[in-house]
Amino acid sequence: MAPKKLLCLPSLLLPLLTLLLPQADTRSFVVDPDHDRFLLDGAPFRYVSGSLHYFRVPRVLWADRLFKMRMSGLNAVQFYVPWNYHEPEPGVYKFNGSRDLFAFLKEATLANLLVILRPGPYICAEWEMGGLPAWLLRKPKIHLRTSDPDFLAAVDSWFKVLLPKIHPWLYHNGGNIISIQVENEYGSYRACDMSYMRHLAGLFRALLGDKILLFTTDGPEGLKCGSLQGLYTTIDFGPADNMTKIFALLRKYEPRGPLVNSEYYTGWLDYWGQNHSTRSVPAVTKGLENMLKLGASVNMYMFHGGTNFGYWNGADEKGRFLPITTSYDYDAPISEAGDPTPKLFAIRNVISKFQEVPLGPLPPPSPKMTLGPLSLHLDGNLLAFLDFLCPQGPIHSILPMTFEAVNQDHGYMLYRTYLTHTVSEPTQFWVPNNGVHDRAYVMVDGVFQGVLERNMKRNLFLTGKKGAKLDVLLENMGRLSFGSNSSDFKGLLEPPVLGQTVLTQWLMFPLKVDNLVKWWFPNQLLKSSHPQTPSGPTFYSTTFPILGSGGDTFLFLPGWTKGQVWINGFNLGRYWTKRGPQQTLYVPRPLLFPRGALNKITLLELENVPLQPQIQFLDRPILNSTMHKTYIYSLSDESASEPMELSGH
Ligand SMILES: CCCCNC(=S)N1C[C@H](O)[C@@H](O)[C@@H](O)[C@H]1CO
Repeated sequence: MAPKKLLCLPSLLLPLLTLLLPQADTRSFVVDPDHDRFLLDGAPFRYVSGSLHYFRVPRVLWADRLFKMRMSGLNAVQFYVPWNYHEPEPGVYKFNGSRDLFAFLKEATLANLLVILRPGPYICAEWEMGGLPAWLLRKPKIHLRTSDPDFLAAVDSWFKVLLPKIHPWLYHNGGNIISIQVENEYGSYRACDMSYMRHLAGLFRALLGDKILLFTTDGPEGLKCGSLQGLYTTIDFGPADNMTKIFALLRKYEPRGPLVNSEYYTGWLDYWGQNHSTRSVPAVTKGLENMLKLGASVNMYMFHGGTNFGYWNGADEKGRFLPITTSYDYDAPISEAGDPTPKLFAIRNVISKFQEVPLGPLPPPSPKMTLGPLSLHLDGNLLAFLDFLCPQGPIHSILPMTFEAVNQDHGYMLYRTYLTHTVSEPTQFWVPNNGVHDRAYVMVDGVFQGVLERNMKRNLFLTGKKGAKLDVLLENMGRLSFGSNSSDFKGLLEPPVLGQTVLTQWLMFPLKVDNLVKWWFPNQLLKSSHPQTPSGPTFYSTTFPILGSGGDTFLFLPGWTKGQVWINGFNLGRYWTKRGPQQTLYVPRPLLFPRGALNKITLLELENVPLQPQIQFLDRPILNSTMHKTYIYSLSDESASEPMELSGH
C-alpha cells in the first residue's frame, strides 16, 4: 500500500496545500560530492540512524520502539528484509502480521523517521542462514552468494516480487526510504564474484529506477571485494576501532561525498556457551561524537536488538560451531524489553550537541510482572506423540537424509533404525566427520542414552538387544549466518557407527512440533497417560492466570537443561539454562492473556528436568550468568568423548 496522498482534503484547500508541501518530484535525497555531504530536498542533511529489526519485535510493539528511537534524537531507522522470513517456500510469499514490512514502513513514517533499507539477498544479522531461505539447499550443489544460475534465478524471482512493492516507498516517490543497500559485507565472503554484485546492482536499478541511492557496506578488510562502481561505498566499525585510519581507507574508495559508518556497534552479539557481550557507554559515546564532529552520517547497530523467537537465530563458526542466543539484546541503547538504558540517554546527549532532539521525556521502562514458582506437569515423552508430530509417516532411506532433503527447514527430526545385533557391552556410538548438525538426543527403546553435539561431543556408549529401536532426535540449532565457506546442511550428514558397524536402513520423521503444541495439546481434555520415563525429549506444561494488569516478564527455568518454549502457542525460542549465558527468556506482555483467562506454557525439555519441574517469571532479565566452564573441542581428536574444560569456577 503506497503512502496515502493528501487526496481527502476539500478541493479548495488542496491546491494551496500542495504549494506548501514538497512535491514528490521535488523530493530528493542525493550525495553532494562538492561538499562531502548528503542533500535532502536540496538542503544539507546528515543522518543519525539506528538499527531495529521488525522481525525480532512483535508487531504490536513496533510503534513503541520506533517512537523511543525518534525521541532519542534519531532521524532515520535502518533495517534488513530477511528473504527467508517472507518466502518460506519457493513462490510462497508472506507479508502479513509480523511479516507486514509495509505496516512497519508506515509506522516509521508516523514516527517521523526516514528509512535506510537493506534487502540483501544475504543479510547476516545473526539470523538463520543470514536471511537466505534454507530451501535453496534442496539443490545441494548450489553456490550461495555467487552468479550460480540456480542462485540468481531464485534471487531474481524474489526481488521481482519485493522491489516493485518497495518502489512507491522510495523518498522521491513520496515515501521515506532514502537509500538501499546491495548485498551485505560481500567483501567478507570468500567468493568475491563481481559478476554477482553487478547482477544485483543492475537488478536493483531496473526495478527501483535511477534516482534511489544504492550503497554497499563492508568492514575495512572487505572494501576490495565488497565495493562496486556505481554503488556508494560505506563502511562499518565499532568503538574500539581506529576511526581516522578506517575513514582514510574509505576515502580511497569514496574520495568525495559524506563519510558513512553504516554499522557503528553499540554492543555485540551473544553465543550460547560464551560470556555475555557488552560495550561501555563512554566508549560508544566517544566514538559517536568523534564521527559526528567529522560530519559523518552514522547508523548505530543495534539501537534496539529484540529477540530471536522460534528457530530464527543464526550461528557463527569460530574454531567451532557457535549458535547465537535467543536474546538479541545486544547491550543496545533500548533493551530487549524495550526499556531506555543509560546508554540511550548518553547517546541522546551527544546527538543534541549536533542537531535538535525532540523535546519531551523518553517513556519510562514498561511495567514488569513476577509470577510463580509454577509447577509443570508431564505431558509425555516426545516419542509418545510421534503419530501427531509426523502425521504423514516416516521417509525410508538406506542412509540418513538431511533436513533439506526432506524439506524440513527448521526445528527437529527423528531418525530411527533397529539394532541388527545385540551389543551387550557398552559400545561406542558416533557419527564420522563431525556429522551431527547440530545436536542429537539418543534413545534405545525409548530410554535416553545421552547427547552428541557438533564439535563438542563426538560419541557416547550404549548397549541394546538385537531388534531394539535406536532413536536419534536431531536438533537444528540454526544455520551459519556469517563467513561460511560452505552450505550449512542440517541433520545426520553421515551414517552413524556403532562399534565397527555402519548403521543403515533409516526412517526419517520430520517433526511438526509447533503444530502439536498449537493444535493438539490444547484439545487434550484428559492428560495423556503415556508410559513415563521422564528423561530425554519430554513435554511439560501448565496453565496460569496473570495477576493484576500484568506486564513484561522474563521466564526463568532453574534446573532445566535445554529445550524450546511456547506460550499460548507462540514459539518463544530456545533455552539452554545449563550452558548460558542467558538464563531467562523475554516474554512480551502482549503474548499473555489478561486477568481472568488462563495462559498455557509448554516446554520441550530435550535432556533432563529438575527434581522440582518448576518455572518462574522474574521482573528482570539474566543474560550474563558467568560461564562455569569454557568449552573447547580438541579438533584433532576425532573420538574425544568430552570437550576439555578450560576453566572452572
Ligand atoms: C563474529 C562476526 C559476526 C559477523 N557479523 C558482523 S561483523 N556484523 C556485520 C553484519 O553486517 C551484521 O549483519 C551483523 O552480523 C554484525 C554483527 O552483529
